[in-house]
Amino acid sequence: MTYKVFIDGEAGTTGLQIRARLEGRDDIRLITLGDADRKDTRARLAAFDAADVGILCLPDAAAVEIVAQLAGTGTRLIDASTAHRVDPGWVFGFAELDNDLRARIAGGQFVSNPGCYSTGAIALLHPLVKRGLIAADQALAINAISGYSGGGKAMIAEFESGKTDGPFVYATEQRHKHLPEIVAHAGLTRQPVFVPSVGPYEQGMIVQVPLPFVEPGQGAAIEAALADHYATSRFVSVVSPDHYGARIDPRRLNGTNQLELSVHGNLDTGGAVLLALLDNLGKGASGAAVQNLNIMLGLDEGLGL
Ligand SMILES: NC(=O)C1=CN([C@@H]2O[C@H](COP(=O)(O)OP(=O)(O)OC[C@H]3O[C@@H](n4cnc5c(N)ncnc54)[C@H](OP(=O)(O)O)[C@@H]3O)[C@@H](O)[C@H]2O)C=CC1
Ligand SMILES: CC(=O)N[C@@H](CCC(=O)OP(=O)(O)O)C(=O)O
Repeated sequence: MTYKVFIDGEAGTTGLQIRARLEGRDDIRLITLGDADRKDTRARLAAFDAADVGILCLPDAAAVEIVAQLAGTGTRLIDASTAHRVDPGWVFGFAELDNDLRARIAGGQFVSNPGCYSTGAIALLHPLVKRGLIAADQALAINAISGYSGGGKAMIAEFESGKTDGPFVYATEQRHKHLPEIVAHAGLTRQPVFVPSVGPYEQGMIVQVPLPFVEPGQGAAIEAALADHYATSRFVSVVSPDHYGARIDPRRLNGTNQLELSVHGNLDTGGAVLLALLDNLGKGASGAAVQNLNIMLGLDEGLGL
């Protein structure tokens, strides 16, 4: 069986990486538009019509616009943008989060890919809030470092042209676009303080959640809860801090669909910091989209990953 897939925004950062993961597969045929047609609405609608699944790799406003045009057509969609991640009409495409999510993705018409920072933050917080180890209204802070590819073509061009040499901290005004999905899918009732940063390297990220309120000895229970939650996950693993050296390189999972979670700190004196390490273009974007596509098509979810 061959499935037809159309990637809208295929020439962008996320789109290109999805194409690279799909083009060698003999069970997938990509529907591609040439440069003259790739922003032509009629050509794009015809491509969606011919596809079994369409993948949106567009800026948020363009994703909203094409979804409106596709209303009522029955086309199955995966949206890599931020536009539908807290929309009740869309399934949140993070299969490892809860038992029922994989089945909902499999049967879903509209599946929204999680954001890159959100993937790390939600993967750490959701199981701990669910098990009562972190209160839903706990005051939390999240810090993160990302490679510049997280900012798409525009930020890649800034760094590669030398216009910016980074690093920088940003979004300090607490309106980052990932905050609503972190609150919703981690199960929080209080918005965390989120301070992301970009380093002068292309790809890879670490999301950090400091937990200064953890009592001596409680860190082990947190690690055990995460290990239990992801025990059968193929792409999410819980690793001991010894897995890393004294310096943890955000690029270590580049090119993979893996997400590594770990619990650090002096567990005798209390206080801990949770880390999530991933490729922002792997499990943080394109890898996750291919995993969702495989699940939607009823295939082995690791195909091409
Ligand atoms: N980069 C990352 O790490 C991640 C990105 N995402 C999300 O994925 C989406 C795409 O991001 P990214 O790949 O980084 O962005 P890019 O800017 O690299 O790519 C976006 C692509 O969409 C094309 N495009 C823009 N408007 C239209 C339109 N109206 N019709 C058709 N094509 C259009 C652009 O064309 P042109 O080439 O002419 O500019 C470009 O090729 C965004 O919503 C982003 O938030 C999600 C997770 C991680
Ligand atoms: C470095 C950088 O600029 N990162 C982007 C997020 C990248 C991403 O994954 O955002 P979406 O998944 O929501 O598209 C930002 O902070 O806006």
